[in-house]
Amino acid sequence: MIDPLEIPIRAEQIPSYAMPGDAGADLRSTESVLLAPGERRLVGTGVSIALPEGFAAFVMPRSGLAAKHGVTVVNAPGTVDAGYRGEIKVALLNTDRSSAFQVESGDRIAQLVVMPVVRAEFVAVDELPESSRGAGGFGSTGVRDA
Ligand SMILES: O=c1ccn([C@H]2C[C@H](O)[C@@H](COP(=O)(O)OP(=O)(O)OP(=O)(O)O)O2)c(=O)[nH]1
Ligand SMILES: [Mg+2]
Repeated sequence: MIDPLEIPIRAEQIPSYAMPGDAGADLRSTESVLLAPGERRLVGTGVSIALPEGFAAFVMPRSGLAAKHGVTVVNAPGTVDAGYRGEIKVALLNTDRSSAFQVESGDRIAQLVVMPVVRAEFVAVDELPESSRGAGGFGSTGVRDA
């Protein structure tokens, strides 16, 4: 097993993993907000972190909120850069067409997944190396097996 990564944090409520082995630590709202059908809102979590270089954190939707209420993160996954020291916020979107969604302060509204990331060095070339996929994309392999 890989040792947990120590991340300095300032928070009213420290994000917590609901179960051992979970990838995402739940982020809690610091506000109570009523999201009308179709409405999006930047919601505070009161959490600021100092990620080591070479890591990023991603603000991901929670599947229960998505499946039961149509509530998701509009920019999912939101990217938290290693150098960001501000408050992590969640751009919540209520996709439901008819029901409003009430967020109370303390509710777990999204989850934070920490991952290693590589920084690219982009090297301009005239031709890219060939591949099996080539330029095929956007459904080029179809949906249903024949
Ligand atoms: O869901 C998110 C996404 C981003 N951020 C914070 C951390 C991140 O490091 C910073 C910038 O995010 P991003 O690069 O996605 O936004 P941008 O629109 O490109 O803004 P900027 O010009 O500040 O980079 O905003 C959040 O708190 N929540
Ligand atoms: Mg940016």
